[in-house]
Formats: sequence, structure tokens, C-alpha cells
Amino acid sequence: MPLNADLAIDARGVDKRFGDLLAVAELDLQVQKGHIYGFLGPNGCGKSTTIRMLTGLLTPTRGEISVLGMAIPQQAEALRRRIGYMTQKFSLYEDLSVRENLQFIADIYGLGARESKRKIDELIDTYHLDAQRQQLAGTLSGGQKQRLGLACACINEPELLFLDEPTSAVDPQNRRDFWEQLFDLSERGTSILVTTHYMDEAQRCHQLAIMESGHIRAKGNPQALLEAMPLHVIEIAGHRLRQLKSHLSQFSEIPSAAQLGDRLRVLVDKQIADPIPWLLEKSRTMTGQLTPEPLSPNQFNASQLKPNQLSLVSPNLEDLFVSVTGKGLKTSREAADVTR
Ligand SMILES: Nc1ncnc2c1ncn2[C@@H]1O[C@H](COP(=O)(O)OP(=O)(O)OP(=O)(O)O)[C@@H](O)[C@H]1O
Repeated sequence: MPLNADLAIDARGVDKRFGDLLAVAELDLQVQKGHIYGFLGPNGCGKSTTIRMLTGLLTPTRGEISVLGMAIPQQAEALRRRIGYMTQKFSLYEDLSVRENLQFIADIYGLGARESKRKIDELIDTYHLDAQRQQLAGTLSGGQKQRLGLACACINEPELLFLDEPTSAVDPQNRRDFWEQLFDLSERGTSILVTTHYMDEAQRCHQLAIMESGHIRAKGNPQALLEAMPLHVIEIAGHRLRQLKSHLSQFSEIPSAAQLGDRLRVLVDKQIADPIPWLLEKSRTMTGQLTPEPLSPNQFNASQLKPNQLSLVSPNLEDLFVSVTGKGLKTSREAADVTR
């Protein structure tokens, strides 16, 4: 099938090999214009490598890429004028002021004096950097650096923005404000591909892909992905949950059990039709082996676990993430694709 030039990004069958390492394998990625597309995955899974191929900085070992209708890497030079790229380290010049950093980027893009002044003033206002206009970038706070990084990436009014972990050192309020700014850009038609390790950010995306070991394990609309998740999520309230966790982790139908305060959040394969009685039964097989000593009244005794201590809850994106990466793969080997 020919690549779709109407998409912001269309990549098909893309591999990137570094020596023996297949860093990206059979990547298929379609990003619609104006969408915010989230890219998730554990450290080292291939997200930055993918972005570097999509921006033409790296040549794929195999496969085809079209970005804004241009063949990449062949037309990478022309593409660069139409995209913005904010790397993990923001690439700011610490010895230059906020205004000088913006001026430097404006000069690289060849903006004339009047145009660059107009654009710099507009960006300083949009990204709330007026009080820091003359301050050296190296002395800015994490949130201010991030806003300056985004302002620099937007100086050429890009049609497509690549943001590689843009919020890694930023507090929740600044992250929230940052995402509001991304939606302002998206509403004005800018397409955005953003990598993140934060599930609340993934939830905000129009579409997302979860990558692991170079492969996309799931992609689609966040809500549709949750609905298609092949796992039940059960929370168990009680004490001595560490013992119960290690006991339950031995069952192949349970890809993950993780404690949240006084509850154990357990993922159970949907092939188990009635997960609460099933979990009660599995939990009860623990007694004796793990607690041979007499239990005091407030200690957890799985044989006395009552059905009302177990509740079926809605899955969240963290559940989805663990279900399609790492250990979770034992129950969901097929990549989920609910793109719509
Ligand atoms: N130029 C290179 N030469 C050799 N190996 C590389 C090169 N660039 C990346 N890799 C390897 O490719 C794999 C994917 O790296 P990549 O930086 O794409 O991961 P990532 O998903 O962006 O990780 P993180 O979330 O930690 O930023 C890693 O094992 C990395 O060591």
C-alpha cells in the first residue's frame, strides 16, 4: 500500500539496526494532522531512535517514511523547516539569555529582523517568560527551561512538533500548563508526537502507541485501548499484602500484582470468566505455606479473605502499560491495534 501523504506521519515496516541490536523493528505508525500522538515505552525501547528516523537524523535500515507528505530521509533538509524538535535536554545555550536563545534559533531559520522580533515577543508572551527575558538560560528553573525549549521549537511555526520527554523534570502544575499549551497548538492545526513516561499525559493524547524492545505492542485511542484490554483488574483490601502478592505472582493468569497503599491491584487474564471467585480460591491456597506461625487478629489470612474485600475496578493506562510490556506479555502476546 502506498504511503498516505495526507497524514502528518506515515511510517511502514521501519527497522533500525545498530550492529547486532535491532533497536526498532517493523514500525508502523500513522499520525493524523492536528493530533497529539503519545509515544510510551520503557527506557531504551526505541522511542528516541524512532523520532530521529522520522526527523531524518537517522537513516532506517529498512522501511518507508513519509512526514508531511515528504519522503524521509531523502527530503529531510526541506522537512526541517516545517518541523520543531524538542529533545530531552532542550538544547538551550546556558550562557545566552532567554531572548538571545530565541534570537539564535530565529537566525538559524533565517527570519528577518522585523519578523524575528515579532515572533520572539509573541513566544515570550505565550510561554510566560517576560520576567526572564534577559536572564541566562542556565539559571532558569526546570519549568522555565521547558517553556523556553518549547518556545524555541515553535519559532518557525512548525506544522509538526516532535517532543522527546518534554516534561521529565517538571512539577505537576507546570506539566498541566504545558499540556494546555500543547492543546492550544493542536487546535491551531499543529500535529504533535510526544514521548512520555507519565500515564496522566498519555491519557490526554488523541492516540498513543506503547513500544517495547523496538516493537509497538499496542496503539490506538486511549479509551479504546482500555476497553480492548484482555485483562480484569481486581483490587484486594487487606493486610500482609506482600505475601499475597508473591503467592499470586506464580500464576500464569496473573501478569501483574502491585500494591497501592492497603490494596493489592491484581491483573487477571480475561479468559477467567469469573475472576473474583477464582482469585479467592487461588488466594486461599496460600494459607499455611506462607504463614505457618499463628496469626494475630490484624494479620492477613488468605483463608479468611471475604468476597467483599475484592472489587472489580476499571483499568487504567498503567495497567495497560504493564499488560503489554515485560511480564505482561505472557498473557497478551498479540499487539493490540485499536486505531480509530
Ligand atoms: N547510535 C547508536 N548506536 C548504538 N546503539 C544505539 C544508538 N542509539 C540508540 N542505541 C540503542 O538503541 C536502543 C534504543 O534507544 P533509544 O534511545 O531509542 O531508547 P528510548 O526508548 O528513547 O529510551 P529512553 O526512554 O531511556 O529515552 C538502546 O538500547 C540504545 O542503547
